[in-house]
Amino acid sequence: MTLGQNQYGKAENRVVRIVRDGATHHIKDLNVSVALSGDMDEVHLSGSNASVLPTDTTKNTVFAFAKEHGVASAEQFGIHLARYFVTSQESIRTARIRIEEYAWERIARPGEETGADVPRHSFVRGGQETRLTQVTYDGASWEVVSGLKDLTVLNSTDSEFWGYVKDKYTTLPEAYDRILATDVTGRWRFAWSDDAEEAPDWEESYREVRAHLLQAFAETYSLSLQQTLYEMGSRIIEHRGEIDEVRFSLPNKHHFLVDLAPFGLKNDNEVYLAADRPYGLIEATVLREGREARIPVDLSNL
Ligand SMILES: O=c1[nH]c(=O)c2[nH]c(=O)[nH]c2[nH]1
Repeated sequence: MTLGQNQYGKAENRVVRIVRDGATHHIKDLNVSVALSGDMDEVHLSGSNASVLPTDTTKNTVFAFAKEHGVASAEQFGIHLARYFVTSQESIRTARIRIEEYAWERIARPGEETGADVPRHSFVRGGQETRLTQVTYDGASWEVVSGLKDLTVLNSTDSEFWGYVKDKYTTLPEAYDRILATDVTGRWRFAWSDDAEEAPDWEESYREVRAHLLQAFAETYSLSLQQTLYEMGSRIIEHRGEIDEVRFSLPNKHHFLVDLAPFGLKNDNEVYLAADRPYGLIEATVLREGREARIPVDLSNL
């Protein structure tokens, strides 16, 4: 019997690096997988770990490098890491670093085009969201509920969370400057229900609703995701007369500051672990005064 090809390492390290240049922030969002191979016969055959750099250490190295070397490009970052593992450890002969990079575009803020010093810390994930609609007709009246899912947005500042209930199980530290990120799932119900009335311009409506929810996300100084959600919904109701009801389901995509102190590094709100689960899930309806709520509570039932 012989041992064949083998490799090991930490997969899918979700590292987010923020560079703060005054009011203009820059973001790099990577999914980094490390696979190392070399003199690893003993750990497989006799159980001796003497040649094994722990996968946990490879994870720490990814986060520490994001701070120490920055992330100029995924390629440069991968080259740094691969060279480090191969040259620093005698037992490691080959390092394969796979990186996925997620694109973020800025959410434009009014005044930006004039060169004014407006905040530039709000981003929408590149790649299109999915647009949705449901049309119901009973021969007399119409119900049109449209919406979207998977519109990912992030603010790299202007978000706090504190002053909440604390019981014996509460460990969450209060946050005075955190990342706020979510995948927007939303539905909005049109007031139009009668062929006798002129129907809305559906294309323009979608564009405008999307723009309003993005602006509200970007401009709200947030004390909770609940507050941001209400601002997004109420801005749509306020500006779009064709819509009576909006419901959002917003996962709170937690970004935890990584403790780099064990490596002698200061993490001044720069390097984050983007956790995928569990996540907070914040859901609410915003309704025009005097109208009835008809969008189902559970949007997956729509
Ligand atoms: O915006 C938030 N709302 C919450 O209800 C909550 N709960 C929590 O642990 N973190 C957060 N953040």
